[in-house]
Amino acid sequence: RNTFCLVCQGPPVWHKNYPVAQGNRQSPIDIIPHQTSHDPGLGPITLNYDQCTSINITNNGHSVVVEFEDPDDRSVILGGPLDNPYRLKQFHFHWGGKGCHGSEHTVSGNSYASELHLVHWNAVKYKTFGEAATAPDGLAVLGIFLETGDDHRWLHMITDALYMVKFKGSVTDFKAFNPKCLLPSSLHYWTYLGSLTTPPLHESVIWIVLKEPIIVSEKQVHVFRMLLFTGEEEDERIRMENNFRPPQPLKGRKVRSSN
Ligand SMILES: Cc1c(Cl)c([N+](=O)[O-])nn1CC(=O)Nc1ccc(S(N)(=O)=O)cc1
Ligand SMILES: [Zn+2]
Repeated sequence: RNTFCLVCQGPPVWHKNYPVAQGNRQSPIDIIPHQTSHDPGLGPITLNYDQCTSINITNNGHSVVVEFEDPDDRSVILGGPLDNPYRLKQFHFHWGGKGCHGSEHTVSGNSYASELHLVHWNAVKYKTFGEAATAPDGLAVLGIFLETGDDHRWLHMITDALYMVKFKGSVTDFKAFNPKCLLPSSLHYWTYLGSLTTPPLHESVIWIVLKEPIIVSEKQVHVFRMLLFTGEEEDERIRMENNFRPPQPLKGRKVRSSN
């Protein structure tokens, strides 16, 4: 691993530069369904993505990220545990190595092949994503599990683009992609207060994790593993895999269930 890059040295090292790594609302967590509290006051979530404007897809050396224009409330998540609409900023994935699982959240100790994160920020209360990213109610991340089975008919649009961003630091246009096509049929969810799962690990995320996974093929997940942690100019070529943080202590937090 690139010894200079702290993130690349993995979770056990992070607390040295980011003491919040051992904080009271760290993510991900293991979700134990029968220990979650069903809260009838928790309404459904709504995803208004129809006017969303994707810009590009990037290999940032830790994951592959699709960025969105966020000048107004053209694509937001609202309802559920959220007091305001939160604007879609980007989405990215976490995955494992061959055969090993790669989701960040686990359910009763079980992990999925991969996990998709749709990152939103509270533009009602905060002026910029950066400001929101350090506020306790600044971000809302929608987590969707990817389970292996049949081919996902729309994920091809993402995996086909991955060949263009193999190396760390590469970016390519990725317009007019609506992530609504990556949602499962049910929007039932678990929600809890947590953090970013990579440095700076800010404790600013209201997590909304969908109960129903989407089904993608092993072949499609394998395309993600063709990406590299390393840049084109580096001698070493290190496959991008296992870019997930393991579950963190719950520290007394309550996980609520939509129903
Ligand atoms: C911290 C920050 C700021 Cl501030 C900005 N910015 O543009 O102002 N960008 N980033 C980077 C970022 O977003 N990281 C991030 C890390 C983990 C996750 S995860 N897995 O979903 O918890 C979501 C995002
Ligand atoms: Zn993530």
